[in-house]
Amino acid sequence: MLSSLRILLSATKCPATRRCSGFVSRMRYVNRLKEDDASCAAALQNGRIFLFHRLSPLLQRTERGTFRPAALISSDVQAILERLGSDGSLLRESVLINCSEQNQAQFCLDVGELDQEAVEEECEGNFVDLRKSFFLLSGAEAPLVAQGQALLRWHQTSRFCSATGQLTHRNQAGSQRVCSSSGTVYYPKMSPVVIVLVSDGKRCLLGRQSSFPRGMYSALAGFCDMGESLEEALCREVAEEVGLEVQSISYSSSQHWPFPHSSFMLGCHASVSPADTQLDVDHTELEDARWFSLEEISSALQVKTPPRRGEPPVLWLPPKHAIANRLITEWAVRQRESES
Ligand SMILES: NC(=O)C1=CN([C@@H]2O[C@H](COP(=O)(O)OP(=O)(O)OC[C@H]3O[C@@H](n4cnc5c(N)ncnc54)[C@H](O)[C@@H]3O)[C@@H](O)[C@H]2O)C=CC1
Ligand SMILES: [Mg+2]
Repeated sequence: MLSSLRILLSATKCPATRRCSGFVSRMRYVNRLKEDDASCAAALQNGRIFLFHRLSPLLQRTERGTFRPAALISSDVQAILERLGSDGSLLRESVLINCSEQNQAQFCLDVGELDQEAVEEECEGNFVDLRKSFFLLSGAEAPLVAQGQALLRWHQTSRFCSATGQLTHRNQAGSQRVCSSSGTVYYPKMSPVVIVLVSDGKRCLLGRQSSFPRGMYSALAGFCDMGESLEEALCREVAEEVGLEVQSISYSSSQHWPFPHSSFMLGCHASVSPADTQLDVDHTELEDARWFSLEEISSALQVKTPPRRGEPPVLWLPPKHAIANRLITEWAVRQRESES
């Protein structure tokens, strides 16, 4: 069946082509910081720090009433830590995220050992659960915070070597950990996940897990098994979850997703024959799966905030920065074009 699949690759813009100026030097700078502890320690002194408390990012409200992640100056963080009784070594546990367009190194730091309210007061912000943050932040900021949280989580859960049981030690950037006994090097891990928007040419297929917020539906997704290609994983997941065989696949885009423990989401569109759309939903995986018309999707894309308790249920979709939202939006645009 796979050999008859049509796989279409879409031309996706490389981040470098969006803003050419300085991209190469910034990427080389970040790479140097990962490899050279002394340079990274120096960059930390002049860097920006995104604070987390037990993996929840610190957000500040802007004058316009929107939210942004607090990007604090390193020396300010040091002063705050000292005022709150930390011995000062905590700052060195910061993990490198990236480099801003202003050429400032960006780090994340979890201050979970300090009193949450005291830090919030000092920083004039609030630590907000990451999932909630995703509904409050803009498209550019959410991935940065997600990346920071994923790196911090990896460090917090990788203190010991899985082969020797001995402690591992990180480099200054936090881009790797090394077993103190065997020297085995560990790098941050992601699990590949395929996410697919299936269409029958007129409607698209969305499903919901019982753990989703009320009324929320998303594209079908599933972890890739060891040894599987993206296409094989996609066909298997669609078959397992809704009992359909896909006919063609086209790649859309990818995304790092911090839940449940760092996934690498590979987003695709797929089609099924209009003559073969009868769903056989596996209810151990999905609470429900349904075909939605362009009209239903268009109005769901307009829903900006989830319905409150007591309000009638409406269809709503994952937040803007979720790749599921992108796939659904892409489908709606193409569908409108083909129907006009
Ligand atoms: N960014 C986005 O737009 C969206 C992201 N997602 C993410 O995709 C992920 C996968 O979707 P699901 O339907 O839950 O996957 P799934 O259909 O593969 O089912 C999850 C089950 O797969 C098993 N599994 C196999 N390998 C695993 C691994 N490496 N890590 C964890 N569990 C593994 C576990 O038994 C787990 O309960 C979700 O965790 C979710 O966070 C899902 C929808 C939208
Ligand atoms: Mg699934």
